[in-house]
Amino acid sequence: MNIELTGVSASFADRDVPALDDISLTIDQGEHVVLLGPSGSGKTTLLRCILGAVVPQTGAIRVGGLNPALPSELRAIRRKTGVVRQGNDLVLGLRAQTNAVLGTAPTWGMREWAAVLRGSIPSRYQERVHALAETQGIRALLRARVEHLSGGQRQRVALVRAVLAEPQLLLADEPTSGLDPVTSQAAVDTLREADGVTVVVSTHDLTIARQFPRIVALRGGRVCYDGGELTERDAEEIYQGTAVSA
Ligand SMILES: Nc1ncnc2c1ncn2[C@@H]1O[C@H](COP(=O)(O)OP(=O)(O)OP(=O)(O)O)[C@@H](O)[C@H]1O
Repeated sequence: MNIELTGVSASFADRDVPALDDISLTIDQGEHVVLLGPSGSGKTTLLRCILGAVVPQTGAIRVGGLNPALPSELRAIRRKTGVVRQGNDLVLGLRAQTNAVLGTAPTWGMREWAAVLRGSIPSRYQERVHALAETQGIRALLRARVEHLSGGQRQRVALVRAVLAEPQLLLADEPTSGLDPVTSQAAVDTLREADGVTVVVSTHDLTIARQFPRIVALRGGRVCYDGGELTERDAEEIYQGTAVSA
């Protein structure tokens, strides 16, 4: 799915400074893009606008031609979108493997629901879940309840869940926060391997950002860089004079 933002501005009620300030941005179908920028620059808000969780006061957003501000169109967007959120949103009380398959639930038949209710996972997903979990270093944890996992382990379950559902759009908000360098790289590799899928990843990490073909940097809610070859000087400009929002 392609994404088009035109003159998007979004403010929160208790803030004088807008979180997003006149953002115009086009992301093509199948493109892999990193949102880079200092803390508070608007990365999460931008992802939340694409997901319809924040509705901008001005401007227009289209995701695959659909308007996320309209509930009926938002449902269609969400059906095709995999999300890895900061702090993730796994279902406590369920095993890691159950959480991993939850994104595919709309396609389950009776037999698959029965497998899930027994604490197992539908057989058609087993091979892929195990392979993805192996790549993310959580294969041995699949039967554990998610409340017994560390933050970084949960983050990786959320990534497996997002990828398993074979979305057309993959949105990942700081998917490597809390991960060590090796597991962080595994997460990045999984996102980069999503061929044909539109991928938008937010990060603070320059090393991660540079592995993606396009970097869109935000500062103070505005796009301050959009390109593929981020130099040290570009990076300094993105991060220098970072103001703490009111
Ligand atoms: N629900 C909210 N209510 C009020 N202000 C908010 C809310 N969400 C975000 N903001 C503010 O909007 C601005 C942008 O926040 P956002 O979370 O988009 O930044 P970010 O670039 O994702 O930051 P980080 O890298 O720290 O996650 C910040 O000033 C933040 O305090």
